[in-house]
Amino acid sequence: MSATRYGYLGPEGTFTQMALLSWAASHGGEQVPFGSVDSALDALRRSEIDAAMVPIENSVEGGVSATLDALASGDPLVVIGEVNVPITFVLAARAGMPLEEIRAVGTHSHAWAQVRGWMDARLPGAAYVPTLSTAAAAAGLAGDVEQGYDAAVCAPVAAANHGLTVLADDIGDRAGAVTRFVLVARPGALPERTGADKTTVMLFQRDDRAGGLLELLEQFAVRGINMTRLESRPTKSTLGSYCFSIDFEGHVLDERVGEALMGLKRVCAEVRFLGSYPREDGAQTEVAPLTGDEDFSAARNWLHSLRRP
Ligand SMILES: O=C(O)C(=O)Cc1ccccc1
Repeated sequence: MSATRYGYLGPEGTFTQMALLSWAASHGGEQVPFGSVDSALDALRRSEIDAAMVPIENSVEGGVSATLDALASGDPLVVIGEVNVPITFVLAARAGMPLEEIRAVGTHSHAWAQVRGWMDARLPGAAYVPTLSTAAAAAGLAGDVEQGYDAAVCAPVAAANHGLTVLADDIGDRAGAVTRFVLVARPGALPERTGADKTTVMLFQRDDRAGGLLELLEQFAVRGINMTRLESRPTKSTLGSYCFSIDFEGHVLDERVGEALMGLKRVCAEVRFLGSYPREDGAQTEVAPLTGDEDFSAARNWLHSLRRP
């Protein structure tokens, strides 16, 4: 059998590759870099790769819109695993470039958002040049083509890969920043239920009315399901029209999760199931009293007995 082909937001030296390396340490496989989240997910949809590692949320900057939006439309994809990576940024430049001469800095938008305080204090007025990833910014500095920036914010490994000089270490504004990455695949066999699982969905409301969001959230609340992420994203059809990207504890094979999904299916215009997968931290889902599989089965058996006395 050929090795699993994993795509990732590249080039080599991105934080996404670190997430993939940590996954591959226990799962093996071949790594294929892509220039953007969209191109990796498109290649996955075309079956050119078997899975793709992409960033989804960050403890400082929040959700990664490119990923949330790419999962919200197009042929269905599902999350099959997650990896959390602690993030440390360096400021890197070509040898000989003094800090005080830096006028423009290239990096990924999520990296820039996490070093803004440092930049305001140490390089006030430096322009921000967006790049598709932190490692792409580092690679750009090392190449022959003028990039329009003289320093990159990237991982230490990306600076080292390209022979850049590190002008400042650990420049993130918040110590302990973590980014969560997800491994995405085409729908297939569900990852096993472990008791320490998460499920991701994208919900599209039927109509805009008072209590509409509450109606969605109730589906979780009454079944004792704890949400771990909730974000609204524009549906892109009209101004003011939103869909909701939600992660919650539990697996689609859990009875309470199945019941909640049925409730959502009933009240939403569309429920996009984006996968059930083991949580990286292994934290067991706390099952609230009267929301275990046995409680739902007992209630269902009771109903059956009423219908078929
Ligand atoms: O650009 C990268 O290295 C990425 O993997 C995306 C990213 C950027 C900033 C923080 C976390 C992930």
